[in-house]
Amino acid sequence: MHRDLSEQHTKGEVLIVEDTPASLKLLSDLLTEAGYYVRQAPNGELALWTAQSRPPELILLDIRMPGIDGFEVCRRLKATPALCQVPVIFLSAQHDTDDKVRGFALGAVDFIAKPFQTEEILARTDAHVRLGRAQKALADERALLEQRVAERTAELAKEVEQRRANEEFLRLASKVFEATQDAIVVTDRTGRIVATNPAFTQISGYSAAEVLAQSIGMLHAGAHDASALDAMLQSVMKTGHWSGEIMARRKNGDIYPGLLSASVVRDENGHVMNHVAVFMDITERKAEQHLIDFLSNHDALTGLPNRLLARQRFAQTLSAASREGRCVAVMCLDLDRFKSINDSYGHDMGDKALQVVSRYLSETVREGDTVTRQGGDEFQIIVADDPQLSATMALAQNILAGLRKELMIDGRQITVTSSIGIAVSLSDGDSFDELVRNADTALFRAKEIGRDNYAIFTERMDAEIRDKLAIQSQLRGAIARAEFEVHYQPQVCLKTGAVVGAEALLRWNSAVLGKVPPNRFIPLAEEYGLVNSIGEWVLESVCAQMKVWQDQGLGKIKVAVNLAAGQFANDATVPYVEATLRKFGVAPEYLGLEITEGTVMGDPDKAVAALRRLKDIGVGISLDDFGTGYSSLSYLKRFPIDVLKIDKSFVDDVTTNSADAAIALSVISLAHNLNMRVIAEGVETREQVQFLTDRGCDEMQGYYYSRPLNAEGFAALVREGRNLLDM
Ligand SMILES: Nc1nc2c(ncn2[C@@H]2O[C@H](COP(=O)(O)O[C@H]3[C@@H](O)[C@H](n4cnc5c(=O)[nH]c(N)nc54)O[C@@H]3COP(=O)(O)O)[C@@H](O)[C@H]2O)c(=O)[nH]1
Repeated sequence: MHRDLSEQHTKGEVLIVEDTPASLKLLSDLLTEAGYYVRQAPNGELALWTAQSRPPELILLDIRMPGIDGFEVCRRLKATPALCQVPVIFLSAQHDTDDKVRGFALGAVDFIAKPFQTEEILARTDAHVRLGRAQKALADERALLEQRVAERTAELAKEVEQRRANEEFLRLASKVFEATQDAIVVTDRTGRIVATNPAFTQISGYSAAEVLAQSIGMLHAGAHDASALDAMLQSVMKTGHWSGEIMARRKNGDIYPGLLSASVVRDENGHVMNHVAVFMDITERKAEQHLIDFLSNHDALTGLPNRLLARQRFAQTLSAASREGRCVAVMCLDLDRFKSINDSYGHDMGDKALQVVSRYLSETVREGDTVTRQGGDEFQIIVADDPQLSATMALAQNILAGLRKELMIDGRQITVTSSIGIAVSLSDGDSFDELVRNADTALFRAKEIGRDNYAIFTERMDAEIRDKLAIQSQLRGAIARAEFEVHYQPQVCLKTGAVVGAEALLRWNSAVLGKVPPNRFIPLAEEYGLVNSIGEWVLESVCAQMKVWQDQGLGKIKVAVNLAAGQFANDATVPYVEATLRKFGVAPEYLGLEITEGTVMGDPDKAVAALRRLKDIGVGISLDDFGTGYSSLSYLKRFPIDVLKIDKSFVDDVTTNSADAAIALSVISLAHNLNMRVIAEGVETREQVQFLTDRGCDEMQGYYYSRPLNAEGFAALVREGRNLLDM
């Protein structure tokens, strides 16, 4: 600020350093008069302080001074960055060359000799102030220049860096353009192709040269996908972008699906310069998607619709049928004993059999019907358009007959039969799942009635199946839950009137179902493979009870245990009977086993061997329900039977129906002739007792004497020792 003032309003600012007051005044007055702004310092210390407080434009510096001399002041000034540029003129009394040399060496610009010459002082002062100012202006100029150079250098460096980055980006973009797997086509604003990348050539079959300057429309499938092209062009024009699937054409004419992303490139004024299309060939992806779609709707083994697609087809079929007031039928078809094909020939063969059957079914159904597979050996057929079920039944018969013939699979002949359940919409439920459920119930019935058969669902069937399923689920844990009990129905000797034996009859008191009669659950136990474990439980309970009675001295009571067919077919049954008798210490002659003709019919030779074995160890055999089945007399000859039981159905009307009377009589005489005893069962009246006693029947059991009793009740009756003939 001061400097500016002194520079503007004076000739310059001068610091005079002089220890001689007279000289100081002289110089000060002279220069002030000449227009300089003068500051004074009488010694070196003050000179330095004054100069530091504000640098002058020139310092007139006396050499010889007390304290710090002029040389030292000069040295310190030159060592101070803010003051080193201030010109110093030494004032010296002597013309001493050494002083001059030393002064110049220290950075002085000039010398003024004492005594002072006014003109010299003014001339030198003026010259050095001007020179200082000129040098300062020059230095300022240079500093400014240097600053500009530095700024420009920095700008240039930035530009160079930017350019280098741009070039790097362009190099990278070009590499990406070349290396990308997606085809890239660049057009000018009119749609003429200006650039393509190698992936484009690979996908389309066109080289870059073949398409340059051509319209991009040449790559499109044209009429195959005209609407998509329109949508794309409109969107690109409107929004500057479009992406989606298109159908494209290769050089060889093939049409293929592509995924396209098209964009517009504009200049800084917003004018369209180019169009860029990036697309990929999605033929494989489409094929995979198609396969995934197919597999999610079809069974992988047979290619038939699965449940998902079956539901859709059913809905379509039903809605078409409903419009015309017709109904739709669903058939559930299951191959009979398919498990044995897998077990005998292996799963590969089983799979091939399923494929052959699926082809057969597809060829056999009518147009409009649908064959589906839900897994395993179960097929469903949706039968459309059948007003009276006649076509469905005819189709079922046709299918059964066709499958009954032997199938040739891998050069082997395999016999397959099937069973079919049928349910019909409107009457049997309108949802696919409901109809399948009902058809399954009917299928169950078809199997029950002998397989290789079809059955049509009825409401009653449904209730029966529910009932059966309830019994099945409860039967499994019945032994563990101790829900079984054996009751004993007394068998009375018709000569003595004494209780000589009992028939063991199983009772089931289910916690959930209540009392379930044995003729309801025994056949189901056979069906579900539970009859052996239940039969073993009965045998053990009976043997344990007999042991208790024998230990109590109840007498020689024989107990007959019923054997189900499934038990008899089991090779382990006879050894198990022997082991159980041994286990409980019961003599075999106290145990009887009741069989029916049905029990032994499956494998008569095996049955004969098993019965002989039992007979050999002393177990008695009774033939139950005699006369109700085939009553093959040759069986009677072959089987080691001890007792024939006259069935209740003959006993019921034995006194009123001459045929039943004749049958009862025949059974008695046949048994006696074959050395067998006869027991009549289901005896309810005195007349029946009388009739049968008169005809020589050996023993009787029935409500007339006693209902089946629990173990305590039975033991009590035996202990009474009454003659039951006196009743
Ligand atoms: N494999 C096994 N089968 C068994 C077992 N326990 C029973 N059963 C068989 O179940 C069928 C039904 O038996 P149940 O309901 O116990 O009926 C028996 C008697 O209670 C009944 N009976 C006897 N006397 C009369 C009579 O005067 N009137 C009348 N209405 N019913 C009478 O008859 C059934 C005995 O028949 P049967 O066996 O033919 O002698 C039945 O077939 C049992 O065999 C078992 O543990 N295992």
